Amino acid sequence: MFSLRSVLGAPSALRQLLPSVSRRSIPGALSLRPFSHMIRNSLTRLRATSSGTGSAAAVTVGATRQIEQVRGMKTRSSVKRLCDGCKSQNFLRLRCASTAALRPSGVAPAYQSVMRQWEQRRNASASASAVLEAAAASPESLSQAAIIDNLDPIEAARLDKVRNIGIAAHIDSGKTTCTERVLFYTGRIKAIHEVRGRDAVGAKMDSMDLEREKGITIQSAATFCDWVKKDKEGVDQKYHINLIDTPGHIDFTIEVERALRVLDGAVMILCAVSGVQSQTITVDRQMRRYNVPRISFVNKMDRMGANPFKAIDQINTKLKIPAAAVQVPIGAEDEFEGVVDLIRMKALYNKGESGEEIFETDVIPEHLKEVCEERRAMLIETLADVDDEMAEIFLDEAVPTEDQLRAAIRRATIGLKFTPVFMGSALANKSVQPMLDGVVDFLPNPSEVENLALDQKRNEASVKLVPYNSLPFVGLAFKLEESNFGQLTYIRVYQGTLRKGSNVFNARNNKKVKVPRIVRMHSNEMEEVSEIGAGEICAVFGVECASGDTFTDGQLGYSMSSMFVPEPVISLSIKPKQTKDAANFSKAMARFQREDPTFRVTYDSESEQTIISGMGELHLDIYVERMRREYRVDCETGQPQVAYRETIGRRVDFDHLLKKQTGGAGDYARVMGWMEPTGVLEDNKFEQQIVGGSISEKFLYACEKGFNLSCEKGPLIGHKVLGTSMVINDGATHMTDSSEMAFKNATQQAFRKAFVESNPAVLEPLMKTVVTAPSEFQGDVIALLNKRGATINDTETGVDEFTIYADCSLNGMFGFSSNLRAATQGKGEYTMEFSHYEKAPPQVQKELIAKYQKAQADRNKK
Ligand SMILES: Nc1nc2c(ncn2[C@@H]2O[C@H](COP(=O)(O)OP(=O)(O)OP(=O)(O)O)[C@@H](O)[C@H]2O)c(=O)[nH]1
Repeated sequence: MFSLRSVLGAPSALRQLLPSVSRRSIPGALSLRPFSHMIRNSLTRLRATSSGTGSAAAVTVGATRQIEQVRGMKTRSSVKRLCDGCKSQNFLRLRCASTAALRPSGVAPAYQSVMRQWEQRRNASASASAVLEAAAASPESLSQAAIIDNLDPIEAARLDKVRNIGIAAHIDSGKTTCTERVLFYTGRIKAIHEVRGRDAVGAKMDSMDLEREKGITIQSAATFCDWVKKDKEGVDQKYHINLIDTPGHIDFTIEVERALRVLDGAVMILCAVSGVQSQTITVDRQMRRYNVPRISFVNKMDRMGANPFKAIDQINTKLKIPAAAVQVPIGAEDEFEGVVDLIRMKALYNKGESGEEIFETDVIPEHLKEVCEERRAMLIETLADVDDEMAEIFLDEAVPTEDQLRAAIRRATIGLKFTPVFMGSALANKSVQPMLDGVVDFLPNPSEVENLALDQKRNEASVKLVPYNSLPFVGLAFKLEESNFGQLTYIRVYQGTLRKGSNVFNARNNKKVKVPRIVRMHSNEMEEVSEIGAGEICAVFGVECASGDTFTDGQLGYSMSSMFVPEPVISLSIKPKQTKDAANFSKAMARFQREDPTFRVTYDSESEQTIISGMGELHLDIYVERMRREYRVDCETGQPQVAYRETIGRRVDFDHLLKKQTGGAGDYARVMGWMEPTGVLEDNKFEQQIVGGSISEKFLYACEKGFNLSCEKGPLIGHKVLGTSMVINDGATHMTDSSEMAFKNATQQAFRKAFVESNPAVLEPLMKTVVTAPSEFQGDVIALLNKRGATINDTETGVDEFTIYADCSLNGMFGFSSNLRAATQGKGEYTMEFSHYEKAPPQVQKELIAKYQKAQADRNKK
């Protein structure tokens, strides 16, 4: 045979490279296509030759021509530019390797130079750490970053054994069932109880009566446990896991939001039959928002139609995060027995009444050997795409060792580039322990996650928090709960130690508070402790604060960003049936509002009604029910109302003069400028462009206040205004009659006039709706959605289920749950999530405006 190496460089690397190069899209603007095309051509010739067709000479000539072509197309500097522009070091290597293979003389130097740069950068960071290490003694200095790179060995050993994780997933995927097993296998609970089980006890983490009755999680619940895992030398290592089980229903999404804000990693559970579902997509978005690394667990492997590989494909395609199985199931559905661990190539089975023991064997069932080899190869290939070291092993055609594989999975998972997929059945007590091993092996410890705070004393400069017990304390209050002993505040300690009896400072108002009691939560039970170290989660009593407040030792001026709070989309009027309950009613309202930032209470002075707003019908229903159970207040509620919005139609200039002279001091304010749409139906914008001081700063501030007040209650139907901007660029002031009040009022009047003139519109919330039901009901469900004016975007048909993705106006969806239940014999499910605001149909707008005007007129008459 001719020497291909002499012509093409490293053919083995190329052969390996080809499938992935042609298949994958490259991050950023860069595409590998031009290279892959040429490589593919060369390889086609190579294959043709090795199978006997064509001749070595032809290949040599052809390949040489290819090389010439590439040489003509790309100069060394342009290849280098491409390399520099590429975000992923791995892709860069792949690209350089492929290019170098084709053009050893021309591009290899570019490759080498880029690799040199990487080396330099790595060395630079190492030496920076060494320099900064010296500053570790002074924690407030910029040594924070250095400390992170050079963890003190004792702290490092402590943190290495801590994991803060959340369990998040679509409704009913088995989060609570799975957590129950975790608590049982770690010895936290003595027996397993099922969600809605026959023993009527209920799962540990669903502690609220309502949760147990309805079989759904409403509030996230925190717990902790210790998991013992053997290390490489066979020595038991104990890991401390703080765990938060979150609700699946979108109505309680704030619970997921705040849990993910403070956790270091997550287990994303999927149903083996349904795969990626609507809420999985929401949870994925939330995990991305807070950069939370995740492992995936495909649960319900015992269900008919279970297919973990379909779920993995969907993680790759729908969630667009590279995923690969680290296990292969042994049997499926009611014959599901256990899993093969692809890293160690061992079969794992659960033994014992509740699956408490794991039996491990090298004997992999014969019929699974091939699929295990295939899936292991896929795991390595997927990792090679996202991890440099694995890419090198892959390109060298070497077989990674267990340690190399495990290390690559860990790096890629923590780097948010990959999710390893485990599988099992929580209900059948199978394969939950290996998932726990995965938590320890692949999810980060607190020192491996970057947590930033803003230093108020240094112009809000970003500082990395260091999870050292010895450093000054920084913690974030992420959840509040009313308990029999007063307010319970959940705190994630990011730095330093929180001690019982110590004083901490609230960064929002600089108030000093004493911490009288610290507890570790175990669902609704607590365990008193005297201190909590950095990187841990606890709850404290007697610390009055709001959700999202940062606490420090008082020396540091740090504050941390809070979590994302979605706007409520639905409201209803509410009042206690009996006036004697008014005091309890107010107490409950105040408490619920403090605990849940997505639950809002307002008083409408015009209708003299209390209005509660939230994320959906279920959300508000639960609070009405809790009021009855926990406060013994029966309430009357009005029809649910949509949270409409109003927006300006076009640009309108204004020149408004407010002038009143009624004896004594008068009112005088003149404002000039224009109002126009901001372009996006989101926040409003106020701007002043005064030159020459025709309106003073003080009065401009009053103008802004007037603008904000106007945006709170739009002129069309009294709902909030969105996407509207106001610019004031001139005006006039009177020596004695001008006042802040006059300018505020003048701005409100100008706003009203210009807004009404602009051909404004009423906006309604559009909801992303996903309906799933057995296939035989597909026609009925489509008819139901059409009747409600939904726009159907996509339909997926599974083995015996279908899923419809639609956009619906919230207004058209009231009462949909009972219609769906009736149309599908109770087997249909749907989820609805706010998507965006859109103009309501003209007829709806007209009706709403007429209704509002009539109510106003009636009130005026009165
Ligand atoms: N067949 C089967 N059913 C399961 C499995 N795990 C959970 N379930 C059932 O699925 C239902 C929902 O389980 P949960 O644990 O409440 O699910 P969840 O995700 O916590 O539910 P929400 O928090 O309300 O979203 C219950 O009826 C469980 O018994 C499993 O592995 N196999």
